[in-house]
Formats: sequence, structure tokens, C-alpha cells
Amino acid sequence: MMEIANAANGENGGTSYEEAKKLADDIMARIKCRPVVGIICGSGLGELANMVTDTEIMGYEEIPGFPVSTVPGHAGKLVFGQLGGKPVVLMKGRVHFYEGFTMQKTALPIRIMKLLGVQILIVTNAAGGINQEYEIGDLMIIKDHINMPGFAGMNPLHGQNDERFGPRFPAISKAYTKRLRDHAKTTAKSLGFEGFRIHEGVYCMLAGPSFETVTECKFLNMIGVDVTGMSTCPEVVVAAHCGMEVFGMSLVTNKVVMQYDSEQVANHEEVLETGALRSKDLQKLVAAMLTTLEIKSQP
Ligand SMILES: O=P(O)(O)O[C@@H]1C[C@H](O)[C@@H](CO)O1
Ligand SMILES: Nc1nc2[nH]cnc2c(=O)[nH]1
Repeated sequence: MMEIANAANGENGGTSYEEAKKLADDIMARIKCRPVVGIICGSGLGELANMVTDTEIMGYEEIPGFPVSTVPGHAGKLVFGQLGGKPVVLMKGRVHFYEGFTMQKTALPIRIMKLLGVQILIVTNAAGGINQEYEIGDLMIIKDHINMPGFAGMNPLHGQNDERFGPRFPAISKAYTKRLRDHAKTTAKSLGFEGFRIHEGVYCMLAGPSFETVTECKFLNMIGVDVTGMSTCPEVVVAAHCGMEVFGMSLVTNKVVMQYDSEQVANHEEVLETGALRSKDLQKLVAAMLTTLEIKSQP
């Protein structure tokens, strides 16, 4: 029966439990660190890796079957080490659905993290501000998401379920746990980030790679979206499925175009520039959060 399930997973672009386990075992044979926190760096936010100490680094291309990033601003390295006194594995660069990976492949690193012992996932992204009160450079703690491609059947859990990863029908409504959101707010306050705008809001993933039309932005605004991007949901759905606690943070790298005849256009260069300008604060916040973060014992 499990062979049938695995074959189905393989057919829909997924990786079987056995294959994922073998990848994780191969990594553990080469790396001493046993991470309890996994971190994904969004576009232009990979400099967080510079704060990790006692590093052991693997390129994605060194891990057979691991998706390899193709986008500028995503170095494609797994960085193991210590951050804020916690053993971490940090993805310096993620992969995206729009690069041609299936949803399952896009989220495969999360299952590997789980098999390595990761209990908490911290996910960051660059996003366009839909909420008209948000400014470029603002941070947003993600309280919920809309997985828009999921509405069209593109969910990373599509296909046969393997219970060793998680249940057939996982609840996602508490994916971004209140504990971690509250912890981020307390930490931001303790760092004296006054005047430094931190919101809490809703992230919406669109498949990309084209940026939004004006009407699409108006629609997202109407349905309660605060920022939009092209990632995060596949990883978070898979993390929640396998029982990880998730913390998500968006950096508003640009304001989306809401006027039909605007001269403004969204572009990846602006996204990377804002990332470079604001990444230091994001790094400080994540490192400080980890320092005081309580890791619950493994369920
Ligand atoms: O990896 P993230 O979600 O941070 O990257 C966003 C979405 C696109 O990959 C890119 C567009 O500039 O930034
Ligand atoms: N879809 C989308 N993704 C982004 N990533 C960074 N900025 C944007 C944006 O405006 N739209």
C-alpha cells in the first residue's frame, strides 16, 4: 500500500518519505549540527546567514534531488550553525513554483528539515504592499495567508498522503502561531524598534513570475490582503502538515501599482535594493527572537 502511495507521490512531482529520509540521513552524515530551527531567507534577505556562527555549508546542488535556486538574490546554500544560541539550518535562498518546480518540490526542503529535527520554521519574504498604509521598508508579521494557487488545485499536499509526514486533512488556520507572533512583537519592542514600522497582516501568494495587474491589486485589497508575493505558502502548508510551529515575516519591498495610468512598474531590482537596505533590522529581530525563544520538547 505504501509503495502505491509513494509511486503516486513520485508521479505528482513529490518525493517519497524514504527518499526524503535518505536525503536527510546523507546530510546528517556530512554535517555535525542538529538544527531545531529552520529559516528561509526571502529575496535579498540572505545576509542573515552572516550572523550564523560555527557554520557548515552545503550548496543545494550538492544534495541529490534538492531543488536548486535559479533567481538573483537566492544564493542556493544550506547554512548550518548557531544563531541566537540555537542550532539552526538556514536556506540562503529559496526556490519558487514559478521557476518550474512543482509545489511538492518547492516545499521539499521543509520535509528534509523536519527529518533533520527542525521544530520551528521561520520564513521570510519580499512582498509588495497592497495595504495603502504600508510603506516601502515596513515589516509585516504574517498572521495568516491566502494560498491563491491552492484555489486552482496547486497545493503541495495534493496527491496521496503519507501519514509519516502528517495527516490527510491538516488544519492550517493556526499555522502562524500566536506564541511566535507575540514573541516577535515583544522582541521588537525590547530592541527599541520604535519608529520602525512593524505591522501584522495577511500575505497572499500568487504564482508569479509576472507581477500583478492593477485590477488584481484592487481585488487583493478588497479581499483583505495586506501584502502579496510569490512564495511562502507551499513551505508553510507543508510545515504545518508535519507539525512545525511557523513564524513568518514579510519585508515590504515595493508598493504595488493601484492606478491604471501610473508610470510606476514593479521590478525585481527594487525588491533587491529594499532588501539590501532593510535586511539588517530583519536580521537583528530574528537573531534576538531566537536568543529568548523557548523550544518546546519534540512531540
Ligand atoms: O522569495 P521571495 O518570496 O522573497 O521573492 C519575492 C517573490 C519573487 O521571487 C521576487 C520578486 O521580486 O521576490
Ligand atoms: N507578487 C509579488 N511579489 C513580490 N515580491 C516583491 N514584491 C512583489 C510584488 O509586488 N508582487
